[in-house]
Amino acid sequence: MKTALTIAGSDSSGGAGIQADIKTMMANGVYAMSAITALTAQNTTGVTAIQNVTAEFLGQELDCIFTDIFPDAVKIGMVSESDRIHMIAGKLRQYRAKNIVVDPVMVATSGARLISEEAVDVLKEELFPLADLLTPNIPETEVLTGRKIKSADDMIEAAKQISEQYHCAVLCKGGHKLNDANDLLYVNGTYQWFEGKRIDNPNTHGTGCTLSSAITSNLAKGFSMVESVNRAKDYISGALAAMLDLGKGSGPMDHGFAIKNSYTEEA
Ligand SMILES: Nc1ncnc2c1ncn2[C@@H]1O[C@H](COP(=O)(O)OP(=O)(O)O)[C@@H](O)[C@H]1O
Ligand SMILES: Cc1ncc(COP(=O)(O)O)c(N)n1
Repeated sequence: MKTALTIAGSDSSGGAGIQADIKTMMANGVYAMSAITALTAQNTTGVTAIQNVTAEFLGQELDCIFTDIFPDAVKIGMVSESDRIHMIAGKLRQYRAKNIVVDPVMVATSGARLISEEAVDVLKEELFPLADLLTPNIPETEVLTGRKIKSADDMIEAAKQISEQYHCAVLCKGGHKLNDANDLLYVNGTYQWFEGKRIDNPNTHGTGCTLSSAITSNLAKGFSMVESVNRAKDYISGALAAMLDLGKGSGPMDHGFAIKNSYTEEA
């Protein structure tokens, strides 16, 4: 069985972070492991508290994973502080981790800030150069490039800039645009759109986590970058279209739909 690792924060309401990642990986047919960077007290209406694990403990989690069940692919989500980012980068280099997807989580759908200001620079310096794929949403793309994204052409230009700067593929996610849900992949000097019909569903808590974990699962199973994104886009569209409606705020995805369909085949 193929294996995947998520390095991310726990979401007590189960819709985003580690919980979304493990549900997604399982539904996509890979064995899921986790190194938790922080505990969040969170629900569909917001984040009320964050408790980071120490950098040392995070290192111990990663040692246990990499010296035993080596992951075929790794996804990194919420990491709030610089010393934890240094630790992750060091371990990924030490163990020569492969198929690395970095979701540069900055602000939750509910509006809470999930990374400190100075840690964004460390993320760029330490983790981005190790990534095979970065998956910023539009606000994150704006922070990373210093450009305003108002059109499809702006997404292409910004993704190209990030891809050339960090020598990796970039998926600029279009969920925050009003008219469509088209995502732009810039890979090997060329770009490709993954079109999505905007689903009229306010329950989008964890969409970014779900998409990056589905891509990570597909990379672990041996699919190419383009095919991994293609299948993951199909997965997130299906999960949103299932129209689960839980909680008082922006609710979570339904991963159960996928268990009934087959997302588990390998390349
Ligand atoms: N209402 C929606 N209908 C269809 N797809 C959506 C919708 N909202 C988000 N998506 C998709 O979910 C994925 C995550 O995107 P996005 O919401 O931009 O990321 P994030 O959760 O990091 O802010 C993308 O593939 C995006 O196109
Ligand atoms: C622990 C954790 N990690 C990531 C997110 C972002 O997810 P989203 O932007 O989809 O709410 C979150 N809310 N909580």
